[in-house]
Amino acid sequence: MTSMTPAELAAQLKTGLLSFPVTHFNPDLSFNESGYREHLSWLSQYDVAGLFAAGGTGEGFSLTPAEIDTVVRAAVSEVNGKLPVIAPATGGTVTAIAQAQAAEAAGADGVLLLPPYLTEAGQRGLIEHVSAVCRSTNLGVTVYSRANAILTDVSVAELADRNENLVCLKDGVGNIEMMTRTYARVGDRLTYIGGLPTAETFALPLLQLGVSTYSSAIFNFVPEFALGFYADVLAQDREAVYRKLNEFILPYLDIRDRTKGYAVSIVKAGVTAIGRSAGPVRPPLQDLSEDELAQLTELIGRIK
Ligand SMILES: O=C([O-])C(=O)C[C@H](O)[C@@H](O)C(=O)[O-]
Repeated sequence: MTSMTPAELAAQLKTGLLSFPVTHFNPDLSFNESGYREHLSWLSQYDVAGLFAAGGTGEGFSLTPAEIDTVVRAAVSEVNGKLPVIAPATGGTVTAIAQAQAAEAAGADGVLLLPPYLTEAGQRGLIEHVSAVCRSTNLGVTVYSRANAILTDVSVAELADRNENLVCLKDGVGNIEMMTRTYARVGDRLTYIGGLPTAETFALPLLQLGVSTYSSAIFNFVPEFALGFYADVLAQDREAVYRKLNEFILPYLDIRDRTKGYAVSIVKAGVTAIGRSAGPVRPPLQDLSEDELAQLTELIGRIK
């Protein structure tokens, strides 16, 4: 049972970078709990504001509800109250509600509501979907606006009015006009989280649009670099941010963009590259080729 209210969760999440750990798999693609726990234990020496278990980078979309529950419980137990743990909810409304309730029962501190699978939906339907999930839990909810569930500023404002426990908007779209409109309309009622793939790429400009923190996938394998980059963004040190973009992030995107789904695969490859394997990704994702892994290893070596 969490001791954190939704308002406390929202305040906490904006105090630092957000960790989205990969989910470790064995060679047969089953969940490798000991590897996962060891990874969380290694990352726990670094200062972040929250941990999102089985998110996008954590391949939550490839896990069964029972596996998600196991991963969330492992994270809650390993983190042991030192950080808020946020659990995913996705799928149709009934499934997402079941996952939000399972998250609460597992002792998570919040829910990350991801887009439902496959179908597109209008704003009214999305509002009812998000509201139904919010009503089903006492936990603070972060809604992820992305893909087939992109919320307009008007919808976000209605959702914030109707649901006290909706506390964060995670943006995976990067539409400057929409972000400007949303912050102008909703202001600090919500905490805004940058959630585009390789969120570092957009962190400096999004800071001006009210986005005070972001989900860092690269934190999985270059945690010191990720934290230093975040500090440079907060300090609005343009020189340092652009130097680091040129040094690491932009060449990293060149490898990431070679194949669809690599935004996740490359993070696991990064963990392998530093000698801490998280195992393979599950299909339909595919692992980087040996050559790409070698290029990534060389790139990481440049900033170590
Ligand atoms: O659920 C997730 O893993 C994400 O939303 C996205 C990533 O962490 C993304 O922000 C990134 O790749 O840096």
